[in-house]
Amino acid sequence: MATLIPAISACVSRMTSGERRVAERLEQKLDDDYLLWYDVPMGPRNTHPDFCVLHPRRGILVLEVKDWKLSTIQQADKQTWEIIPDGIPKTVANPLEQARQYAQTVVTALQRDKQLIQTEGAHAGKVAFPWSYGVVLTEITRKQFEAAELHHAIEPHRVLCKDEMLESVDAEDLQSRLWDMFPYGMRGTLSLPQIDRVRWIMFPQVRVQTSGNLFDDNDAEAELPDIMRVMDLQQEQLARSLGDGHRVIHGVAGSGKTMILGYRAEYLAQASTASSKPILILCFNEPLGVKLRSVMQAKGLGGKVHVRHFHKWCREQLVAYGQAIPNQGPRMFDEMVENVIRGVDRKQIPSGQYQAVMIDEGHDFAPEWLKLVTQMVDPTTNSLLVLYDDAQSIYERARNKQFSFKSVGIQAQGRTTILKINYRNTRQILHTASLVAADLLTADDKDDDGIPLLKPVSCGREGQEPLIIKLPTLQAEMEAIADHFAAAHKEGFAWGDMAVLCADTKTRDLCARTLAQRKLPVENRLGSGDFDPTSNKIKVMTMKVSKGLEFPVVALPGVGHMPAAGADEKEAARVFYVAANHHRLLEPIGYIPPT
Ligand SMILES: Nc1ncnc2c1ncn2[C@@H]1O[C@H](COP(=O)(O)OP(=O)(O)OP(=O)(O)O)[C@@H](O)[C@H]1O
Repeated sequence: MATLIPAISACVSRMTSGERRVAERLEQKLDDDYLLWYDVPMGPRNTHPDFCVLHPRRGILVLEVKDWKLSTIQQADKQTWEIIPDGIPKTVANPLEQARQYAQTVVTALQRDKQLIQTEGAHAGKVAFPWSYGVVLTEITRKQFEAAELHHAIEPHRVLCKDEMLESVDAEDLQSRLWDMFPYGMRGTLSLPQIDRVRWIMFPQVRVQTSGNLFDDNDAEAELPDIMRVMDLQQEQLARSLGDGHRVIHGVAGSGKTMILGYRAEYLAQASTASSKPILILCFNEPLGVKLRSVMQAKGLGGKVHVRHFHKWCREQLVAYGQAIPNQGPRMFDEMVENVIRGVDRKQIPSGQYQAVMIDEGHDFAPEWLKLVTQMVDPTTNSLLVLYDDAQSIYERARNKQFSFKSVGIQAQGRTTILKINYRNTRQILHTASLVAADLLTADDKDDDGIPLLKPVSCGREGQEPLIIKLPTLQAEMEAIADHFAAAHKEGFAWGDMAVLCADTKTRDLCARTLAQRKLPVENRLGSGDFDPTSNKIKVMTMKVSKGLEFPVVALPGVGHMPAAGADEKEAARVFYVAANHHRLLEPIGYIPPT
């Protein structure tokens, strides 16, 4: 069975009946190693061919599907067709020509990649694998096609007719019909890295953007990046298949949850009209909210996509709907939430305010918070996306025995996707983080929704071993961090790429002071509003608030002191795991007290 992207359940509602039959047939009758895309933006011009088929030993095929009956077609030649789809005559491009142009545009883009072209011989400079295009006539049989002499307009081998795509058709016959559309067969096989490059070029939406690889498809002179990172197929299928209704993504740290959330928010924002309700992204940690907001603003989506950390959102709701704002004090945040819940119950704060609500790091949300925000989704879309990762559940708010997604109104059963591959970290960093948090991650338990606790699988990227330095005092650790960061800066890292994540506020403040004394640019995150993801300064913050962020160079001081006297060992291990797992290049500089 081929992989269809998006999943058929997510796109069937926008398919014509003929397209649905084609999708079902191709999905059923092609083997597992076929990839199929239905109506996704393709190539530098974002064209939308009906189907694109990719097979590592066959090549690429673009298909246009037409549900026209023979009586609909009045006249047909190689360039244009005259049709009467609903009583009104219309001139349209020959569908084969349409498919050819879609394919040609993509192939021209693929040809720019030196790793995808032939390097010698008569075809040097051309793509190194076959490609083709064809038409599926879902309402015209081969007999009708021949009798009407449509072969003057379309070469017969480039057409799949109604009777050749019946459910009863033999899989091999269907496959050979498709491959007869190719001018020549393939020698060799497309490798996995080549397929990733093809997907990167063909589908700009699946690119995993890093600051170094922003690429302008419309600049003919722009150099293609050496490393092309793309969503894996599971991520792509998930991202493209998210529709209305409730969806839950349970993924290990660094498995692309936030990336998929960004994709979805962008997709919805682009599809929304001036009268659409806004989209809400919520998270718990304030710095993550700031970071996500700056990403949305950079994409020009700030007006349509509202990003807030939960308590900020609560406060705004109270202000907007004239509800009591609690005074400063130890219960201020709890009271804020209680007041919003009460306001919604009394209908003083309206429910259904957003066309979609997305919750990042959902494990940090208390059950009553989840219940509250679930009510904020417009019932006509019911579009709720919850992302979570159990192992990071620092606050243990939502993990008591009574909790299940169902109990807070979230339909997770049958709507949960599990992502296991950690892409953020090198194998070495993941290994170190996992050693510390070993007993957290060995649990085979399932939670109350039947969802297993997950152990991350490395994406296999190699890097240097994390540097573990033992020093006699915390002050000596700070000096060592300053030395390392100064050296990293000389190597080309920006100050804003570096972070020091501390177990407690005392260590954080000592660190900020020492780095400032050493005249390094530093930003100490004392509280809300202090974190600026765009500033070119070393970020110093506690491990807890670093959740969801990532930096290329990270130091973790005072690790030898964890857990602090009287603190819970398991919680300390979790916090360390979060801190260690959020960064590409980990440099834990641990202090082991002298014995
Ligand atoms: N398929 C992929 N190939 C390469 N890099 C990827 C891929 N998927 C995700 N990444 C990268 O991995 C990093 C982690 O992704 P992301 O922040 O979306 O994960 P997450 O699941 O939200 O993590 P966390 O729960 O720890 O916040 C990002 O830098 C992202 O660009």
